[in-house]
Order: sequence, then structure tokens, then C-alpha cells
Amino acid sequence: MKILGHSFEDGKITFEAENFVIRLKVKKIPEGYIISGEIKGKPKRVEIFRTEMPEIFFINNWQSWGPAKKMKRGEKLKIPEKILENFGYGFNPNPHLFEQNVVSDYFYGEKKLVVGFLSSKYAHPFFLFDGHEVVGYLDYFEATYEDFIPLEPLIILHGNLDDLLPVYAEYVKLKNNLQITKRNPVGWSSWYQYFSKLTWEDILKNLGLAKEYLYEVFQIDDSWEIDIGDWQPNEKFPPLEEMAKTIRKHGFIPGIWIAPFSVSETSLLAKNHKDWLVKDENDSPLLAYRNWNKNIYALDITNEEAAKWLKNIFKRLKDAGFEYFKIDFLFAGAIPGKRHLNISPIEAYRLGLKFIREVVEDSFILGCGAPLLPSVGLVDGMRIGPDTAPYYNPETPGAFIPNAFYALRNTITRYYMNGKWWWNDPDCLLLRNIDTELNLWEKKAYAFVSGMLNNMIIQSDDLSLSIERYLLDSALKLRGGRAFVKGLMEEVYEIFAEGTGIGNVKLRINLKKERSELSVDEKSIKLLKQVKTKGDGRKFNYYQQKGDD
Ligand SMILES: OC[C@@]12C[C@@H]1[C@H](O)[C@H](O)[C@@H](O)[C@H]2O
Repeated sequence: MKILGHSFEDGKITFEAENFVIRLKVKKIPEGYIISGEIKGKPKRVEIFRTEMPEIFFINNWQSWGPAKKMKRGEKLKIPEKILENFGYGFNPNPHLFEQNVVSDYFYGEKKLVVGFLSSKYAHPFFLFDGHEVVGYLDYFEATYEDFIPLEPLIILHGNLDDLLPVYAEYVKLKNNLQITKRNPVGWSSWYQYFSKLTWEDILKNLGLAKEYLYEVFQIDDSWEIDIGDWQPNEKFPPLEEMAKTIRKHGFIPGIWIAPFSVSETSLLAKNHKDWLVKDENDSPLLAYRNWNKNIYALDITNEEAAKWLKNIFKRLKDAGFEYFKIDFLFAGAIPGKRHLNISPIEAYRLGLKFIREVVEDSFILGCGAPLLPSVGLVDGMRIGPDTAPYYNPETPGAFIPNAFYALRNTITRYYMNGKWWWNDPDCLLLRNIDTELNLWEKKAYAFVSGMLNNMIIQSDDLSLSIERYLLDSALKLRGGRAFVKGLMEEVYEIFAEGTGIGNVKLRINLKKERSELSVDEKSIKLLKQVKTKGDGRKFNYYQQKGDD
């Protein structure tokens, strides 16, 4: 392993290139090393780390909908061409890299190693697997820094991957001083029943039926708006105030969906404010992605007027009475392109989230389609997988697309972020018995895993249909515990949850073979609570299952 081409023994490394200067400090920690420091100049993409490429490794994609999974040398992520064409930036801020190589964003793992960056405040940290080596980079894109800025620290952890990913997550929490809200919501959302056909009558019908449920939040998803960027109710919906007041009157916290950094080509916003859009090198609006059968551009939050407009949008939603915001397609705010200010796309993205937080104050913010590491400290909940769907199909290629199988797999393979970085949103529970292809095993697996991992529980069904209501109750009873997952690089996951609402539980599950059963282990699996005191006196609690080496 090399850091900037140097061996580790060097406690300090200073490296002067033509356009930038970097100063590093290598610090020994109980599990390995932390490399921190500072950088100035115009670094563009800087190699920080290099080692031999392993045969088997664990990769993580940059945003909510991307996979976190085991891969083998020679394997590529199978993404349908159409999806890649419409969502290039959705896969990676450097889509061309994604097409030819395996990329892991923020961190990667091997059986006995985890290497990861602890923050993404200026640069986009990623690891490129080129078939021979793994190379860790910090990408500052075109940004220039006159003075030294902190480097995104790199951590190198030795041990079992299953034990190290929770430790990595803990170090990220410490490095970013994360304090997450105590509110871990339970609620209802419209999307996975009504999709774009949603009407206000559907909302009224489900509000009337929802009083039988233990929801806190009732969230209107996409389809209420005139256009992406024109955030006014369309003709199918009443004014914002009436929407929020009606939900509140039924006893729920009003929630609403919005794609704040996205601007549709057909919107009045795009027509009237081209100067508020992120541009390409020809000064034309840069295509962020295609969805809703439209070209979608990105809002340039570094344009003062655009920032003021965004703040007013959220002020209007907050003043109308909404207190839960599902902010979606957030990757659009972090795409590389020409902005009014020459800061990195990561800095611009964080600026946009800070503006939203400034206006909505302590309302609950759920990030979705979001770059993960740059969002820590700025959202309360985070979607950590692709969209679920009323079907579960392990055979269809390529994550990113709606499929309950991939959504559930990410729920497990990103479980260690929960309660440390934010509350994980595994996406909605679909518990209806008609208008779905999900069988009972699939509904049960989704409900039990989401509960055991103490995730947000949001249901999306027409409540007038026949519903496996007991699965929602089970998911809620299974919450509240401390989770640990063994086998993150295997076919069978072993999920342990200690101290749930029904005691200690264990689930062995093979997501591809629907024969797993949930066992409540009366012998009360003792998850060994390891308390490690670090060199600087900090204490780390984490759990290993008895008998672990
Ligand atoms: O447009 C609403 C929609 C589909 C887009 C996005 O994929 C998000 O992850 C979903 O939960 C929905 O909100």
C-alpha cells in the first residue's frame, strides 16, 4: 500500500506538484491508520492511495440508488444501456469512468480490510479498480483553493469486513460530529401505490383510513406539482395550505416530495431563468438526467438569485404547514459543470442542503437519490437503496432500477449507516395482497429486515385494499434494537438485533432463495459489546457475535 507513492512509515508527507501542494500526516490507530492533512492550489484529481486489486471486494456507489455489494475481479456492474444514457450522473459524478472501470465511492472493502474517506466536504472521494490495482482519488474537479483546505481524511482498517464497516461508519460519525434526531419516522407515502396517477381524492381516502394505523407522517409524493421546478399544486390538488391542514387535521405530520435541484426543460423556471442553470463547456444548460420524458437540468445554487428562489420555495412549503420533506434526485445538485462560483460540485451541493436546512429548521429532511457522504450532517433520513417496487426479481440485471430485491439488498449492505449518519430509509413497505406481484415471503422479509435494522418504516398502499397489516405491526415491534450483520460478502446474511421490542432476534436470510425463517432466539444471543478505548481516550462501542474471531 502506498500513500502518495510513499510507504507508511513516514509520519509526515509533503508533496508539491505543478498546480497544488499537499501535506499529509499518517497516524497509527488501533485498527490501522488515519491519513489527514491539507491541500491548496488547483488539485483537480489527486491520487492518495494505491494497492493491489483483490480478487473479491465490496464496493459502494455514490448515491442512494446505487449498489453496495460484493464484486469479483473481472465483473462489471450490469446497467441497462437506456438507464445509463438517461442517468449518467446518477451513477457517478464522472460517468465515463463508470463505463470502463469498477468504481467504489467513499469506501471499499476486502475480506480483511476496509479503506475509506471520512468526509466529502470539498472533493469527491472514490476508488478506481483498473483490473490490477485499486487507486484512491480525491476529485476537486475545476475548483481552485488559494489557501490550504482540510483534506478529506483517509482511514485504513484491518480486521473482518463485517466488523469493520460499522467501525468505519463510527469514524465518519466522529469526524463529522454527527448528532442525529431522535425522530425515526413511521408513516405513509403515496408513490408505490399511485405513482404519477395520484389525485387529491386518493389522499383524502387514505387519510380517512389511516387513523387505524400508528403513523406519525403522511407524505404526498411526486405528482402534486405543475412541473419539476414549478413547485405549485397542479389542477388535481388544492392549495398547499389546504393540503397540509387536511393532513394535520387527521392527526399526522404533513409530508411532501420535491426535487429541489432539478429543473425540467418545460418549466417556467427554465424558460425564465436560464442563467440559474448549471452550464456545460459551451455555456448551454447541462443535461443532468432524463426523467418524466423530459430533459432535466440542474439548479446553480451558487447563483444568488437562484439560492433566494430555492429558500422561498421551502419557506412557502414550511409556512403552509409541511414539516417532513422528501428531497429527491439530489445528485443533480452535485454534477460537475460551470456554476456562477468556481467551487467544487460537492461544495455547491452542500451549500444547497444548508440553505434548505436553514429554512425548514428542525423539520425532518429525508434525502433521496442523494450523494451519501456529502449529505452527512445535513439530512435526518436517507434512502439507502434503489426504488422498491411491487415485484421482487433477483434475476433482472443492474441495480439502480426499481426492484424490491435490490432495495432490500441495499437495506442490509448499508445497515451500518443507520443511527450514526442518519436514519436509513429502506424505501416503502408494500403490504397489499392485490395490485402487486410480491408474495408473502417477500413482504415478510422486507418488513422484518427493516424492523430489525431499526430503519424508518414508511408504508405505501391503498389502505382500502386487503393488507398484511400484521407485518407492519411486526416491523414496528422489531425496531429499537442494536443490529449487527454477518456475511455482507456472502450469499446468506445473518442479522442479529439485540434489545428490539420483542427481545433479541436473529434472522438468517438468503435473498435469492425464499426459504428463510425469522427465529426469535430465546437464548438471547449475546452480542458482545466491545468497548475499545482509542489512543486519544475516545471510546467506541460496537457489537460482535459471540465466538467471532
Ligand atoms: O418521482 C418520484 C420517485 C420516483 C422518484 C425516485 O425514484 C424516488 O426514489 C421514488 O421514491 C419516488 O419519489
